[in-house]
Amino acid sequence: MQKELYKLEVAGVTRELPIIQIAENLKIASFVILGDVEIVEAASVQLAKKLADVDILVTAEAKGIPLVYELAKQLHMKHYVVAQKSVKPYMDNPLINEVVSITTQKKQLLCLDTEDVALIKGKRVAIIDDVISTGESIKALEDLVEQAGGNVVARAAILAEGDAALHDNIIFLENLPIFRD
Ligand SMILES: O=P(O)(O)OC[C@H]1O[C@H](OP(=O)(O)OP(=O)(O)O)[C@H](O)[C@@H]1O
Ligand SMILES: Nc1ncnc2[nH]cnc12
Repeated sequence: MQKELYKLEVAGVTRELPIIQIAENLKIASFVILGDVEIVEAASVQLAKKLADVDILVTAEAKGIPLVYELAKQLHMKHYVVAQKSVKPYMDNPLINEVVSITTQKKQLLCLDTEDVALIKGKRVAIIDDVISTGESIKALEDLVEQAGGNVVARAAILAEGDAALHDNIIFLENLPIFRD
């Protein structure tokens, strides 16, 4: 059977995204930036122009990582913060929150190490992700940043999926539809 595809155009780049079933009656166009240098660079150029007066960028493992790295480079920032999804032995007294995203559909952890907390405390923080869909990942990151003493001044993603695009407090480049049957 031929795969169903969704044609995405973002930041001057075109990709054919496979449409996949993630629950009964619910399909999404799968957007995976891991390994895609061109889309990460092009989207970062556009997003960097929309982020003003920010001290530090924070994302969640895993798909946000290449984006936050490239954005930090373009904004001439020496550091960025990644909330990891498991507690590692090298973490010293981590701050922990829980999240359920549209794709994962089970509880995942978000953990900030002590050094991450120090980078966030008292700073103007932009939360960065590849996609915002239900908004749960962004919200969980925001709670964690607040626990760490940071001030969230922006929430940005390459794509807003489904109703996420209706929220006026997020920055994004393009909308991605959700498919329901
Ligand atoms: O708005 P939401 O419904 O929370 O969905 C968005 C989140 O879902 C995806 O992550 P995923 O949970 O698939 O984890 P991964 O990056 O580790 O693959 C994506 O990278 C966002 O972080
Ligand atoms: N369309 C999508 N593709 C990959 N991960 C996602 N997380 C939320 N929406 C997604």
